[in-house]
Amino acid sequence: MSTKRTIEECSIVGDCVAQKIKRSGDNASTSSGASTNTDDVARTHLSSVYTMDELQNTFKNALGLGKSVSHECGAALSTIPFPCCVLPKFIDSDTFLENVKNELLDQEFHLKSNDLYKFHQTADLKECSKPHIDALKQLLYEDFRNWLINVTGIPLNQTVDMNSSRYDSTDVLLCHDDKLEGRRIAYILYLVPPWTEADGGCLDLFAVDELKRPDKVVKSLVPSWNTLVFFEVSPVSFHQVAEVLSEDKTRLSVNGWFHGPNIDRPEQYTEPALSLAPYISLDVDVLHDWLNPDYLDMETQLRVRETFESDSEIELPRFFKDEKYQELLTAIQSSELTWERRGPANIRNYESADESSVPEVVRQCLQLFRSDAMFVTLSNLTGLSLHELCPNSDDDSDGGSGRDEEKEKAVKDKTESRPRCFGELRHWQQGSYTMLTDTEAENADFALDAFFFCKCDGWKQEFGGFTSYIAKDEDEELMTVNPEENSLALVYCDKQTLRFIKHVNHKITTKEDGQDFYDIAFMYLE
Ligand SMILES: O=C(O)CCC(=O)C(=O)O
Ligand SMILES: [Fe+2]
Repeated sequence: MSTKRTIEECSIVGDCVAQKIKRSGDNASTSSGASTNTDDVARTHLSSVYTMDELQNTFKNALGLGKSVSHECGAALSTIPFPCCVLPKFIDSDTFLENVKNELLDQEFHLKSNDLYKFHQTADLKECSKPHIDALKQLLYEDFRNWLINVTGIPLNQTVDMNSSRYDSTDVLLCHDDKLEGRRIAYILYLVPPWTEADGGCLDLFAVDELKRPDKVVKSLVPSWNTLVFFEVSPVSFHQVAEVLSEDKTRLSVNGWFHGPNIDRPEQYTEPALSLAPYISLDVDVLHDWLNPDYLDMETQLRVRETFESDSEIELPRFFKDEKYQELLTAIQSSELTWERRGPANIRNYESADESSVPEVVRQCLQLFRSDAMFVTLSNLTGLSLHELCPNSDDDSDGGSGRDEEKEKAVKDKTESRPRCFGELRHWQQGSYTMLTDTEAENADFALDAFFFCKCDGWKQEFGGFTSYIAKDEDEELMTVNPEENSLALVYCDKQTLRFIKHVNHKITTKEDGQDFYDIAFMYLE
């Protein structure tokens, strides 16, 4: 799939306005406010326990044997789900670290927001020359790099990346493995206020399934002041920064990667293509039972088609008759309906209805989306050719010049690749998302996305859950589709179109009509 990329390669979507964060009580006219006392800077060391041979040997042996170990000083190596070391009281001076923090908060933080994350980050700190940050760089690039070489046996080179990251309420970094050329060890030094699990923002580690896909979070590390966490970047080092839930605490860190020689990585799992099915035949009365009659009116269809042809998208409010919509809404929330989680976490996380469990009215609605009547209606509403009865406007562009052979061939091609669709009923709640994927239209020239939304009265964009369309190889967002009650959104996607659904954050719990919403999501191919 085309989603293989790591954080650095991701396009940055949304406003990237540099944001300057001030410490509370800061006077804008003063400099960093941190002590620049060189004695203080000169005293920058690893905590003495980490310089002891005993601790280093204990960790080195445990890593070699693949065993977990913990030291009386609190340092620990755990091997489940993958080897990860936690080094509390990493730097010997809290005052020094306070000064680092203050210098960091004087840096420019840029909003980074896309399918994978939302948080603020500085540029690489190699460009930054503040005394305490400089001293920290030196400590990490030299003393600690040598420490890591000794303990892990990995021949790290001189390249070290170092940024400062800042996560506030609703910020998140979803499941990823950090893999990028040269990166061998990931590290994070936390500069957080007293923090508990209830504040969110844990570093979650995923176990993998038999196909080496991230499966479940099996360990959550609560960030803690002056604690450094590191792990080897590997095909199974899947992790995330869980959404920050605290309204007022900032999860500040210095983080990056130590580089070394590249190692051979096994081929990554690729997903099988979606299985799309041709339309089914359904009594046309069902269409009339469900649809707002306006959308079956030829005049309206023509107007909709003109807008769709010029904008490549349209929203059709009050798509179903009110009483049908109410029936559907009640049925979707029925307790007899069972939901299956759709993963893997590095690609998506939402629930999809198990169709064998859906109430009759939901079953009928899904049938309707798969029916010949709907394929015809969508053709009329969009001008696309989703049914043999509805030739594409391009198809008769030869003005009836009677090129029979070509026409015959076109009919033959059409029957060989009949219009088809794939769709499901999805449930969106806090923590749901999909990462950037292409619209799976590789073998077709286009796909038509159709999203029908339920239970989203009072939904706001700040909750997440909107669909964002991006042009391949470009950073630019083409458009977004926001959930609208009883509304059908239609979007034309060509081969260059990618889409993702923004992480739904905890603010959704404030939505007027409940903490979640649903959509019936279909994709149609010509
Ligand atoms: O901040 C953390 O705990 C992890 C950060 C991380 O995974 C990353 O920046 O790639
Ligand atoms: Fe990471």
